[in-house]
Amino acid sequence: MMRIGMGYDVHELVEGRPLILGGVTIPHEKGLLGHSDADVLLHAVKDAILGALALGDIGLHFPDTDERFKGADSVKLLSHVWSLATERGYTLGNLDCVIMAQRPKLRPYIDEMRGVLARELGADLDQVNVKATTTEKLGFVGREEGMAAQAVVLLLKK
Ligand SMILES: Nc1ccn([C@@H]2O[C@H](COP(=O)(O)O)[C@@H](O)[C@H]2O)c(=O)n1
Ligand SMILES: C[C@@]1(CO)OP(=O)(O)OP(=O)(O)OC[C@H]1O
Repeated sequence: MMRIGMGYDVHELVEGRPLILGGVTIPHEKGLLGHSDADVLLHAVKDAILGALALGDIGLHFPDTDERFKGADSVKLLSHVWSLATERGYTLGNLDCVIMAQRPKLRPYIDEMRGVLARELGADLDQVNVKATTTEKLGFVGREEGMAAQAVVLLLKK
């Protein structure tokens, strides 16, 4: 059995916050704003997994009105979401993602993000791909007002 899911998320970029993407802290003069650590990539990945499982979305599982999730580490939330997949007998087929960010250059950090994702999803590196794109200075991403991420996941069950 195969199940496919997609996820999309956006967070605002502000001064005075760390920039955390895919569980990796990246030096930059701004960071993403959110109730949690605002890791836009991991949020998109979690929504893709929940989508594949037909279990709603992260707002349903981790409400942004709940004090328990204030400053929450998105890696820990991913671990919980992945347990919902494994307890239903699923393993990862593959995961593909794209981060939309005008700056900074993310290429130097991409393999570390893949490593975090592969570790958390019990998968090999070649099952996980992370891409980055600018939006050619167009729109909210291009104006560096925010970042977005999209993810597609394939889950497998024997
Ligand atoms: N924040 C980013 C954005 C892009 N990259 C890399 O640069 C390549 C070209 O980007 P375009 O938006 O001009 O297509 C892209 O394929 C990424 O490899 C990046 O590292 N960080
Ligand atoms: C995980 C949560 C928890 O507050 O993170 P936020 O930083 O609020 O991010 P958002 O993507 O707006 O909504 C998901 C929330 O459930």
